[in-house]
Amino acid sequence: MTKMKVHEYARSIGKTSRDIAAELIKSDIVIKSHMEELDPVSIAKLDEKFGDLKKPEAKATTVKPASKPANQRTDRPSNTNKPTAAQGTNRPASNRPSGQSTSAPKTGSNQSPRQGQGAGSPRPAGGGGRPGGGRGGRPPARGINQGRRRYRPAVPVQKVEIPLPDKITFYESLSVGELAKKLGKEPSEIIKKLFMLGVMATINQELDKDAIELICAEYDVEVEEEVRIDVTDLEIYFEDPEEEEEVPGELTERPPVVTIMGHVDHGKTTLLDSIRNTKVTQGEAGGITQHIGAYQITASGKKITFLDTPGHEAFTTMRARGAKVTDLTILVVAADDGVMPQTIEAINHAKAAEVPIIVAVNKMDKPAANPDRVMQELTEHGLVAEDWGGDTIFVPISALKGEGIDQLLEMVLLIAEVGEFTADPSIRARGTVIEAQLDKGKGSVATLLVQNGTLHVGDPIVVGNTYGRVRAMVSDLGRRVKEAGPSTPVEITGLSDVPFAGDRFVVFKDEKTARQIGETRAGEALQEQRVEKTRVTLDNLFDQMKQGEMKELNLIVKADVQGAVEAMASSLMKIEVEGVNVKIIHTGAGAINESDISLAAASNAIVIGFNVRPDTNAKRAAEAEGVDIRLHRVIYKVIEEIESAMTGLLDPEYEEKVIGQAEVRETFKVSKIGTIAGSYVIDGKITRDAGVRVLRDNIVVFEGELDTLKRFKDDAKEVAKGYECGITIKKFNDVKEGDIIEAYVMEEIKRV
Ligand SMILES: Nc1nc2c(ncn2[C@@H]2O[C@H](COP(=O)(O)OP(=O)(O)OP(=O)(O)O)[C@@H](O)[C@H]2O)c(=O)[nH]1
Repeated sequence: MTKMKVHEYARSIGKTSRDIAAELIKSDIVIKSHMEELDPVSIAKLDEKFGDLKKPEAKATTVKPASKPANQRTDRPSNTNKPTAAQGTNRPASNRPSGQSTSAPKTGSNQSPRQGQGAGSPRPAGGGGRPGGGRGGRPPARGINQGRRRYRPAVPVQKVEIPLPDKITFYESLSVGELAKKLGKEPSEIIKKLFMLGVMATINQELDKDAIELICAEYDVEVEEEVRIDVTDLEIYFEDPEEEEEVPGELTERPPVVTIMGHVDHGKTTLLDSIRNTKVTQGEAGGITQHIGAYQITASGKKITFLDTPGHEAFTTMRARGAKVTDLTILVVAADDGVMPQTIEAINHAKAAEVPIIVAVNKMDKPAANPDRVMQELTEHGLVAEDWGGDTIFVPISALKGEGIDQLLEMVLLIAEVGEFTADPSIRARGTVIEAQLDKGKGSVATLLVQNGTLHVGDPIVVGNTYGRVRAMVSDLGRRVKEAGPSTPVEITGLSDVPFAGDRFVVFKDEKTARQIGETRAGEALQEQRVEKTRVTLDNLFDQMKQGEMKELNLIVKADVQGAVEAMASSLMKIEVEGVNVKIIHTGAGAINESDISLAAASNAIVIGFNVRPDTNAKRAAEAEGVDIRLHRVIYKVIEEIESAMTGLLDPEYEEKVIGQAEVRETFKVSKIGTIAGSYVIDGKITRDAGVRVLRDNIVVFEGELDTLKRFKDDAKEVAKGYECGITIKKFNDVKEGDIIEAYVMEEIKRV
């Protein structure tokens, strides 16, 4: 007969060891443990009782290695001293390569190799512990656990070390988890490092640049913040021509772009026409000149482009849009009239745009011409002639007679040479809108000045907030052209909408890109229209200064007489507020005109009028552009206002005003509400939104807010003198009979 242990017998009949023990005790056979080997007598006794329950397969289990006591296995070292079979088989299995484990007996022990295959998971599969545990109660369960522990070092968890990157990149920020991933580290490690650096972080917490850099420095990994470029910002294509994924070619000389400015009637138009008629027709015989806002001439074999948009307006409109188009300015001053207000305006416009000036002293044919006077007067505005030791070129001309034009153009070319104006004709075109309008027949018509690259018919183009394909191009001579190189003005059709003068244009590689960018820009422009422009006004000056948006306060000063202008300008210059400079960009005697406003808009300036008013056009322009105009009649008021705006005193100021007093005659304590002061209004009135002060023997014992104000049982907005009321005070219940409740409001002080 096969020897069997108590628990083995029990299992073979589907009973517990305890059942077996109970049965044996009936025959006075005492067993000490379920591990005890049953003797044949005991087995016979048990068979008598349970023999029917013995199933053939149950018996068969006795020959299975799994249920066979380990010490009977011939191919294994003796494990008799081991508490369980499971434990016994565990050890050899663990020493085998996992591949061989398939031949291992199917017992609880064969779970072990499988655990081992789960590399990286130090915990065994849950099933590994269960068979033994369920079968034999505590001891086997413990045995399996022990086996597991012993097993673990045999198949070490393979922790793959990911090599640190040399460099990581990020955009704006990274979460702890994302940073860990980029570094190939566990998030917990990053969290620990952050903690050591004094930052408490969770895995999803966003880290700013500093934190990312700190952590990466710990690992000696380089960090680079990605700069994402807004492709819809046309300006970027001007800063870096390669932005459009283009291979740049060679930079070649391009014609200078010139603007003519000056006082009314000093001869701007005559000069422009004179240059054009003499020079254009010479080179381009048969060309019918047409005004497209700009034209090109040839002088001494070199081209010069002139913008003939009238006056200073075009100049400032473009500047206001951030477009720098002009390379140099010809300042026309009539020799018989001298420096006039618009001459000074023109100088200031050019200075603000940092564009060099050539002075054309015009009307030299007139008997009253006095060029020395012009030179003298201009010296006062910082333009000193070369003859007088300065560096400003003065050219005497007669626009009407065409005299001195050649010399003038020579000087333009000279400055161009010094300025080294270059461009790359091989790249896609980009430039600025000079003029644009809607034509009944042609649709949107725009004069573009190509500033870099070459524009071709058929090019997909974004112009300001509109886009399209260049359908047709016409030169300043009215001729159809197929292409236009740097500094060339050209009129185009084919845009979906009419752009504005000063808008930028850029040609893109395909129509799809142009459309996408154009549509995005149009959408954004619409959005922007809704958001008011933030120009400098005295009211927001301090805020802007605080935000570091301004370092300079630009002012335009206009007064009734020149003396007042000077007095005011010098007083304003003396204002000293830390971190801000007062910069007077233009002064003049006379009414505030549209030109003042456009200069203010372009330079983000405030216009100060002393004893003068803006004319109708200026008023309209100021409203449209959001330019702040300050009008005064007393100088010190002007100074005071600017000074206080700069130091932030224009923030609204408040003043306390006592509106009434009530005497507490009785108090009632009401639970949940607190103390109600039954009061009598002895002066003024008490209002519900008032601030209150509780006075006891004229000493303030509390200051705060009124909570409820009641007339009998009803809420009251205010209670006037001579009436009784119930008052509760927020966060104050210690009100006593005889106290005086004083009500006050804060009133904004009106500035005068
Ligand atoms: N004698 C003489 N007259 C000139 C000369 N240049 C211009 N004029 C005259 O001066 C007047 C004004 O000339 P414009 O060219 O219209 O002056 P402008 O500066 O363009 O004037 P606005 O367009 O009103 O700003 C005209 O009658 C011209 O004929 C010149 O060199 N000599």
